Amino acid sequence: CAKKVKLAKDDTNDLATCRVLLAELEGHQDAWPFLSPVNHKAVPGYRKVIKKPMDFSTIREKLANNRYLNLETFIIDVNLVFDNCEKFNEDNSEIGRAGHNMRRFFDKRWTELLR
Ligand SMILES: Cc1nnc(-c2cnn(C)c2N)n1CCCn1ccnc1
Repeated sequence: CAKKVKLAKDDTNDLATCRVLLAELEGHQDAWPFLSPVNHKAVPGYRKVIKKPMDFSTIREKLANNRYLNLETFIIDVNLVFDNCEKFNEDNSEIGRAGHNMRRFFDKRWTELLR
């Protein structure tokens, strides 16, 4: 029978792609709620409700310290930012809308860059 060969994905440019995507997220006009960690001391309930906080500055730190195995683990953290936002904020709120806008922008950009 024919030998099954797994097609390896070319991950050579993944790190550069993550840097481009992160810079575009940080530069988006609706990025303001996500630029730094939520101050859980100032936001009642946040620490209890959101088990895995994440924000763009933490992602930048992890990227700089080579903490992402591959593009997939980077995308998981970006989506965690938006999932946390949806969990803690009404859709029809300033921060809730910013989260939806940012997720839509991210989904569009990484599919453009990778397809
Ligand atoms: C992200 C994120 N998700 N929820 C919040 C938040 C912070 N305070 N309150 C009442 C929320 N629902 N955030 C952080 C938003 C950070 N921020 C707020 C104003 N400027 C930045």
